[in-house]
Amino acid sequence: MSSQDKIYTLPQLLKQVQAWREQGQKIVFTNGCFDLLHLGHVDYLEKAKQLGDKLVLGLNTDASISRIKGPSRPLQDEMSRARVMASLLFIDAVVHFDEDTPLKLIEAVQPDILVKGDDYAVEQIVGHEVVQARGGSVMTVPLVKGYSTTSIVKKIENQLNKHN
Ligand SMILES: Nc1ncnc2c1ncn2[C@@H]1O[C@H](COP(=O)(O)OP(=O)(O)OP(=O)(O)O)[C@@H](O)[C@H]1O
Ligand SMILES: O=P(O)(O)O[C@@H]1O[C@H]([C@H](O)CO)[C@@H](O)[C@H](O)[C@@H]1O
Repeated sequence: MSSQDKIYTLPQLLKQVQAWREQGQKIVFTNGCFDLLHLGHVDYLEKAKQLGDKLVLGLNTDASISRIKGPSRPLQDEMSRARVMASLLFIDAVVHFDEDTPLKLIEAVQPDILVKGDDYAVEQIVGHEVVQARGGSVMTVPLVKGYSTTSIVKKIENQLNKHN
């Protein structure tokens, strides 16, 4: 399956999730901006996949990121970010969401497991009540210290300032 084939519209994703469910697969869901992919992302996503059978990634659109992280973000557009994330072996599906939060998406997908990095407490994770209400699990994965998109941007800015 090509990386492009793993990028779904919501109706396509819901059909795919239903098919996976009929095969008895456990659906893990996580979401994020994933502007610049780094080791922390890879580590937590790989661990998230191990919590179930299929990993579905909700990806913020560009407009969503600009609202929640400011007008200077994202650095990479939503189609680029989707292809990069879909190219990861342990990602089974990528779907965009345009709202400020993935609540509606999580209500539609009804995942068995909802995961975020532990920069979020479980009760802070949007959608935790939805997943818990149907008997699902909401979990966090420890951060890999020292990695964030923001810190990468800062490093680049510092390097450029040093040499200008
Ligand atoms: N260092 C890290 N280790 C493990 N997981 C991480 C790390 N940084 C971010 N994550 C997780 O990756 C997901 C996407 O986060 P996000 O795209 O905001 O990354 P970020 O690097 O923190 O970006 P930014 O610096 O713009 O906030 C979130 O679930 C977050 O918990
Ligand atoms: O990449 P981020 O900033 O970790 O992703 C955000 O996560 C928020 C989180 O799910 C809140 O519990 C979400 O509301 C926001 O839309 C981003 O996806």
